[in-house]
Amino acid sequence: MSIISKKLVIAKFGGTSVADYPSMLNCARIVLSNPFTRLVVVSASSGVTNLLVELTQAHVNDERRVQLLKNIAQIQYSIIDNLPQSQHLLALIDSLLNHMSVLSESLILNRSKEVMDELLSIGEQCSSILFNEVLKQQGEYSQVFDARKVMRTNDQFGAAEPDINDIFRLCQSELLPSLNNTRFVTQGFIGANEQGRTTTLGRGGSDYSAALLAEALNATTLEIWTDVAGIYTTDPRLAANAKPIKEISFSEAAEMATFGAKILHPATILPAVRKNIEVFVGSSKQPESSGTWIRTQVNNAPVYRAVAVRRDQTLLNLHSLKMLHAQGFLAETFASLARHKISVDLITTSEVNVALTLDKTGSDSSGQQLLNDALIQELEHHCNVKIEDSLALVAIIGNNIPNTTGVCQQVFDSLSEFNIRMSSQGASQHNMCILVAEKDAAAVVQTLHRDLFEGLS
Ligand SMILES: Nc1ncnc2c1ncn2[C@@H]1O[C@H](COP(=O)(O)OP(=O)(O)O)[C@@H](O)[C@H]1O
Ligand SMILES: N[C@@H](CC(=O)OP(=O)(O)O)C(=O)O
Repeated sequence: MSIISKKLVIAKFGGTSVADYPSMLNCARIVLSNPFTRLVVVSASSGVTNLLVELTQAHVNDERRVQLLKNIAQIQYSIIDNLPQSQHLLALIDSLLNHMSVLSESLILNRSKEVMDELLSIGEQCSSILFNEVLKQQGEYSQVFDARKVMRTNDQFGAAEPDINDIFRLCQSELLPSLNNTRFVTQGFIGANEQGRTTTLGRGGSDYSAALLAEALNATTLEIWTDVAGIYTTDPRLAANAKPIKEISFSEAAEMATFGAKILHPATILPAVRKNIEVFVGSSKQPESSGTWIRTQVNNAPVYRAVAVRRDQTLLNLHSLKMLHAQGFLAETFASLARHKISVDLITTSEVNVALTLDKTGSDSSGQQLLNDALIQELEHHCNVKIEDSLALVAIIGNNIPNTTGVCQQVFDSLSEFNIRMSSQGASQHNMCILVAEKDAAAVVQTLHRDLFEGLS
């Protein structure tokens, strides 16, 4: 019986896990310790995508451009320094770095989104080659697999949408048959359109890539290896007393990701749900610490599971007297937002006002602003528009929230010292959201965490 017909594990290593040679070595040990791990998905080494994004930006002058190219090259060479001397490897990386330089130069004349994606893909291309070399150094006969052969997307450069049917078909024909004999290392975050042009799935998209591949290969388990030992009750960088969660449901994890828990890309859970693939989140630095399992069914479903925060939120306040006892105002507003590919997050309404926050989930890899002048002008045709920014969305995530007496009182009591600009609950069983000033975000999360989680066990 073939190994992959028994069990197939897809392991994704994030940027912090493949930041440098020692980190890559930890990851290699994790891969090699499990014979069922046949496909490894890597992000660019930590910091590289940020440097590449800066390289795509119009304001970057020549001096800074050269510095950025150098910094990116330095990260790759510091890993190569630890690998056996190989002209072939050097030539591969150098050719990618040269390509990066040519692309960055061409952006000066033509700010093409297609070229930007090609440039952004260099980070993952380099890290996959280097991580494969680390595996080979450990005695594994592994190979690099170009994700663009299977990760078919549409043409929306910067925030491309995957074509699930094509990805399934391509994975089944191009990748699955070889997994039995060879371990492959592939790139997260990048894909290609029908014409083979490189696309990217949006910032943080490697988790999503790994989940799509797990779905298309009918994997048993998806492992997300990162720099913390699983999903915590809140970002451990924000609250020192945050605790790792042993087991969490798909619905709760999806809410956490959607509402800013950076540990998972918001789209990661959907493919796993579609194929009921269990997801493990663990630390590549401490693989022995227990980590978090994300499953359909979990043993306990507490009212309070976690607190997440999404910063840099924009609130649109739309005012129109036409709204009074009228129909169609919201339809018109949502149609304008849809034309600009913006989805709405929170919404509250009154007689003549609608307040809404914008969902940045599908944001462009190039870091462009969601709200543009064209959209605002369009909205101003039918209402007055007021924009507030410097806000943060804090989400309390758990179970049965709208049907549990006392949740609102507990949350509002806990936050009595803060101004709550907007609140929303009732639509989902799994969350209650509040909008607060960005400057208060950390204190709000810490206060909620202290009052809802600490002291409980
Ligand atoms: N609830 C949470 N549990 C764990 N980590 C969280 C949570 N919310 C936010 N994070 C942050 O997510 C980070 C991991 O995500 P990221 O930096 O994207 O990792 P990677 O480089 O592996 O993709 C952690 O270092 C942590 O600060
Ligand atoms: N390298 C890409 C994709 C990604 O998912 O990275 P990470 O796994 O480090 O969040 C980014 O920085 O957006």
